[in-house]
Amino acid sequence: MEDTPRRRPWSPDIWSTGKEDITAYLPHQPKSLSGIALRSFCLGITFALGLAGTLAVLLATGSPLWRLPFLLTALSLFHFLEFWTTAAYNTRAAEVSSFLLTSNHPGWAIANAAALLECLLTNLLWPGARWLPLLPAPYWTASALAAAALGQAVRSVAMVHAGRSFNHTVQYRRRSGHVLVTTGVYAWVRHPSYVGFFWWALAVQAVMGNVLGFAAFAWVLWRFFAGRIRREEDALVSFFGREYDEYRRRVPAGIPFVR
Ligand SMILES: C[S@@+](CC[C@H](N)C(=O)[O-])C[C@H]1O[C@@H](n2cnc3c(N)ncnc32)[C@H](O)[C@@H]1O
Repeated sequence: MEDTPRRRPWSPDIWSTGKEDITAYLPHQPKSLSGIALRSFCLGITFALGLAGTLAVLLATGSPLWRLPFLLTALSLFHFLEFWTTAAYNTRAAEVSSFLLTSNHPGWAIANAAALLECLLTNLLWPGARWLPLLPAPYWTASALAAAALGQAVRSVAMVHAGRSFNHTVQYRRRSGHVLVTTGVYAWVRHPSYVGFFWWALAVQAVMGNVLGFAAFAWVLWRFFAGRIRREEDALVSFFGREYDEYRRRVPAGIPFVR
């Protein structure tokens, strides 16, 4: 019988050997399981209420204000998937902060509250106004919804493909088991999880019809990712040397105007 754990590409981390289970990590890495359960429960409720609210407002009244519960649906799904993909594909790293709820910059909560307010005010003050009159409104909204779904999918698939090499905080010291990932979505762009997040956030603002939100998210996220990629890649070069340099020459970053 083979005793060495064999990891199938992109198989869930916890099932990779059939012998691992999360309790094995508990003595080494204290995790607040109750905190994780509570957040999952709250996100599940928010998702269900958001989805029900979106459909109820849309189908029962046809009011454009369905976008307010929609934002809660999109956000709760995003934060749940951040934890779930970490738990399934990088089990050791999964902890309360993996939800990115409180560890995120407070600017995230403020920006989303501002997005809700902008959507509410513009729809109350200028009902029926469209900020990009090139496409009929339903096509515009449907395209933005599809872009948001695609952005979310790219983000989550990137976390799956990076597996144990993915970490929510940029690593400046190489951990054992951190390997360079250049396959899957990492063969298309060097920073697929940032690309997915960037376009997901902008597409959500487009669904909301928020002009200010779209411009502000585009500017702030672009600056954030441009700076982060620079620091992250300096560290990756120090970890992987020529291998990373060659990968960088071959594959685009993926964020507009970042080389
Ligand atoms: C939040 S993840 C983001 C990964 C990547 N920038 C992306 O957008 O998909 C950050 C961690 O991923 C690691 N990382 C980034 N690119 C990597 C790659 N191609 N292979 C292995 N690790 C990588 C970095 O060392 C960092 O600690």
